[in-house]
Amino acid sequence: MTLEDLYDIIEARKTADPDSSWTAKLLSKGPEKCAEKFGEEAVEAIIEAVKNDKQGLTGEAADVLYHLLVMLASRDVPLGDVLDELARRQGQSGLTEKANRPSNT
Ligand SMILES: N=c1c2ncn([C@@H]3O[C@H](COP(=O)(O)OP(=O)(O)OP(=O)(O)O)[C@@H](O)[C@H]3O)c2ncn1[C@@H]1O[C@H](COP(=O)(O)O)[C@@H](O)[C@H]1O
Repeated sequence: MTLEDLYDIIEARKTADPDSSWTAKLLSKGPEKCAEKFGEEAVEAIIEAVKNDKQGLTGEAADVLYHLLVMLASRDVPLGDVLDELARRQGQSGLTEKANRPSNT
């Protein structure tokens, strides 16, 4: 499953019965709660990274990505906009690399 697929599922949960889905329940609690959960999961991932627990970090990173998407959806920020921003930065850094490269290379 791609992040785009997961984002679409999360978007669809906005109109689902909160009793039918954990995602729908979290979204029904509002953007502030979604942001709080993202923060909690990020801290848990940091702890696993500091411990160098690769398996723990893998699981927590999945939680972080899922909760990032829920937080974005809760504020109606499309994942595509975030990916576009990353692509724009990649284009920018390419230009910077070229500008910094000596002209005879
Ligand atoms: N990827 C995830 C995912 N990752 C984490 N979680 C949930 O996030 C919660 C985070 O764990 P916590 O221990 O913090 O939760 P908790 O202690 O029960 O909650 P609090 O009491 O702290 O609020 C868990 O209950 C997980 O089930 C997820 N829930 C759903 N998904 C995916 O989201 C999609 C929609 O799922 P539904 O929520 O079932 O509609 C599906 O594709 C799922 O695979």
